[in-house]
Amino acid sequence: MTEPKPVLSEDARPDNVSETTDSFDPAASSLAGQVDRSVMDELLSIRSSIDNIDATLVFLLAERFKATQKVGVLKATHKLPAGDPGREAAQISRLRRLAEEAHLDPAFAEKFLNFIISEVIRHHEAIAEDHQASRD
Ligand SMILES: O=C(O)C(=O)C[C@]1(C(=O)O)C=C[C@@H](O)C=C1
Repeated sequence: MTEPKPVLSEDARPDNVSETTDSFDPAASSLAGQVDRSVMDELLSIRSSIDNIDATLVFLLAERFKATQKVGVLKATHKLPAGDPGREAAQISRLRRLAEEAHLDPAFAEKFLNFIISEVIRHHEAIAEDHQASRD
């Protein structure tokens, strides 16, 4: 199979979009050859939205972690605890309400936020350890 056409030419590609974008095959599927062309075309069309959403999620998460990294440094500098259960309770109840309004399962929204926050707390703890080690 020939390589798919690059999404962006080398010159037009922004610095933050890696070359691996070019090696992504949006038509990759274990269903190839087993499904009617028209069904496959419809599937690929829907998948193109999924691919855009997934890329956006990655960029959004990267921005969120950039922000929480700054919180981690601030907390380490002032010897504050990594976790803030009061803040988390407020975030969870807000996200559950937003999820309901958006017809997303609130339990999933809560699990997803908890998953992200537990990773953030791990990062905060690592930053605090590094910070303490640099003072010893
Ligand atoms: O806002 C903070 O204090 C954070 O450390 C960020 C964050 C979050 O990821 O939203 C993470 C841990 C805390 O328990 C609460 C919130």
